[in-house]
Amino acid sequence: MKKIGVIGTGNMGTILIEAWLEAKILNPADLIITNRTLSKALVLKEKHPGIKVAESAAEIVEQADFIFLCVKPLQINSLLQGIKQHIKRDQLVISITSPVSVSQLESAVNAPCARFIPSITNRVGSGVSLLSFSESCSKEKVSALFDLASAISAPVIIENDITRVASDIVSCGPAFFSYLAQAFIDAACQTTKIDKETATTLTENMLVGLGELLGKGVYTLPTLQEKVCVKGGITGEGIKVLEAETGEMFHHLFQATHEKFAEDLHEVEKQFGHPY
Ligand SMILES: NC(=O)C1=CN([C@@H]2O[C@H](COP(=O)(O)OP(=O)(O)OC[C@H]3O[C@@H](n4cnc5c(N)ncnc54)[C@H](O)[C@@H]3O)[C@@H](O)[C@H]2O)C=CC1
Ligand SMILES: O=C(O)[C@@H]1CCC=N1
Repeated sequence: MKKIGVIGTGNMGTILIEAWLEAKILNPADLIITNRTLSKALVLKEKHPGIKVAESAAEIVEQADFIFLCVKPLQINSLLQGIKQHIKRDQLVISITSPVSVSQLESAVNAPCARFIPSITNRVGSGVSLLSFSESCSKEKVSALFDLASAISAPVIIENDITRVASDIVSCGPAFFSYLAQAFIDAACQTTKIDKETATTLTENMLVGLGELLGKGVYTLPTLQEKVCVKGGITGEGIKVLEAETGEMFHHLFQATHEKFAEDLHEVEKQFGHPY
């Protein structure tokens, strides 16, 4: 197995590491990790003793074949400036964030680059990951990154032009639908006699069942809706309310994420001096 380096063991770095270990695609000894606040990386080593903790990003670059940059968009450029002189062409640099393109990464380092946008759902080996590769990635590198992605997700290759919306769906989606589920629970408690704990248990289990029906291919979203909506029945009355009141809510949501994305792109382009 290749040596996998992870720079940044915050939320997402940790999720990826633990997902790969649970999927048994990696052993702890395959990993070398670091974080600006080293204690965050040491917590992972305590849980998985074979993991090597490096004291600097430069040490990761010295020892890893794949270098995952699991930091925020505006932290990538300064991180790369500090390590680019040590990166060699037989390595692969992978960023996990959407506002930085592979072409921008490649403009900063003299090595093949890829982007791997994960989702919190990958923690349980589920959901999608969004992959992009620079042209200089060899078939062998593409296939090795695909294997890592496939072990914890269903990888999909995407172009820059749908990056934001694809990431909204696969990466932000879990937060959006959790928000809606909580609003559903709160309304149930406010309008009926159910208590929050019961409503939460019922809702969470309903969502798990819904996911399994879709995951096992028993229904699609439209066929499932049709099956539950008995003609002249109660679900149909609820659906009428949704049809009347959802309105342009999701249009506004996608507009808002794309506006914030445009701001991030602007800042990232200034840092890299290279277009997205
Ligand atoms: N949270 C999510 O569901 C998803 C997040 N992402 C992307 O993942 C990236 C990271 O997000 P989070 O893990 O939530 O952020 P986070 O803030 O929890 O983690 C970033 C970590 O990087 C460390 N760090 C920053 N600069 C560093 C440097 N120069 N050297 C070493 N360590 C450094 C920080 O100390 C921090 O622990 C973001 O760019 C985000 O867009 C992508 C898909 C989903
Ligand atoms: O880079 C992104 O688009 C992801 C989605 C959730 C957080 N960051």
